[in-house]
Amino acid sequence: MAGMTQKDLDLVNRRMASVTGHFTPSAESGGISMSNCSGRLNDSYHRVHGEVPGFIPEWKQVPDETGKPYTDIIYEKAVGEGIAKITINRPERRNAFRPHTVKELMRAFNDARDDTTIGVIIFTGKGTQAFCSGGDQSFRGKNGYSDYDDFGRLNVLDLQVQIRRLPKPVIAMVAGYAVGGGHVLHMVCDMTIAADNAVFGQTGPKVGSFDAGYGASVMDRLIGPKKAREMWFMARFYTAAEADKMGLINKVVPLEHLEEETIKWCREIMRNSPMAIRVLKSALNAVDDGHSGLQQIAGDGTLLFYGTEEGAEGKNSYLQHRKPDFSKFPRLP
Ligand SMILES: CC(C)(COP(=O)(O)OP(=O)(O)OC[C@H]1O[C@@H](n2cnc3c(N)ncnc32)[C@H](O)[C@@H]1OP(=O)(O)O)[C@@H](O)C(=O)NCCC(=O)NCCSC(=O)c1cc(O)c2ccccc2c1O
Repeated sequence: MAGMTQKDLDLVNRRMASVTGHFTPSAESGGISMSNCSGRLNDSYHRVHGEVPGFIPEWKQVPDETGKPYTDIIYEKAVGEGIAKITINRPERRNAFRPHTVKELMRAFNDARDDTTIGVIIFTGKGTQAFCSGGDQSFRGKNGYSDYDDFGRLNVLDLQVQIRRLPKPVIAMVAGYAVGGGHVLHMVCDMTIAADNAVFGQTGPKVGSFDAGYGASVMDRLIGPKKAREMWFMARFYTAAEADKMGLINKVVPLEHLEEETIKWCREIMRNSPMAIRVLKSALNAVDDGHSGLQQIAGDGTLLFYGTEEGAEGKNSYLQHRKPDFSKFPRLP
């Protein structure tokens, strides 16, 4: 457009973006790329909030409750930051999980939930070849997977529920294969950052298994009914770029930048209000999780109410053996 300066063009682009609700896709065309717009926009919002650094934090390994190292996972916390990282550590099996792996994962997730300094959790697999290849088939019996017990179990289903209900964001950091039950695990995480070598897919119909719980319903929500049927009925594998296009993941980055990018996302979340994030997570899951989803968000309501004067009046009156006086509290519209 003749006579327009770059500043004018940027302004036009921003206006267009806010009118259409979209950011123009390519940086080459002078537009604003959605993926890095916070680095390029010069409005007051971005001047106040700025960018987050991407340096890799110092990780400190956390032992289990008895002080012993975990065997199937690595549990770490970033020194001085509210980020935890939980890694499946069976790379020789493409990070397939056995019941013991799942038990350790649940204990680490539980610790990260209870640690009030932790605000976000990274879930990943050791090495670059796999995030997780699902249940370890060599432990599969007639009624589930068993390692130390003489009966089988499908305890990864409990882990899925735990991740959904955990009131802090869980980010799947995926390099290599996320297939079978490993694919379901990344889907139940709140967000997924993938390396460009990541491969996604369900294998169940080829290996005599299926996850008809979250494995089906969450996928349907993420990529829609047609693609979900394709993914399950055909049991094909998809590249990171294809997964990104389907809406199965949040971002693809070169493998060598995977952790750096994931950390940036964590830091960006950590700058925001923990209560807002907490309620939003339960709200985003509430409809799909039915009564249990409602219970989670309703619990957030109770938790907040306990902090009010009105809530305290109820408790204090009980402890003081008097009638509560709620008359001073407004009946808000
Ligand atoms: C993931 C692969 C595509 C990778 O292929 P690649 O060629 O790169 O590597 P290898 O195949 O040579 O694997 C190296 C090494 O690892 C072993 N291994 C890999 N995955 C598994 C596994 N899932 N179980 C056991 N062992 C595994 C492999 O055997 C090699 O060992 P060697 O000793 O031979 O060197 C490819 O590995 C692959 O296709 N893997 C299997 C993927 C799969 O089908 N997973 C199981 C799906 S079913 C499931 O996960 C599941 C679990 C649950 O708990 C459920 C609970 C409730 C409902 C449903 C569930 C469910 O479906």
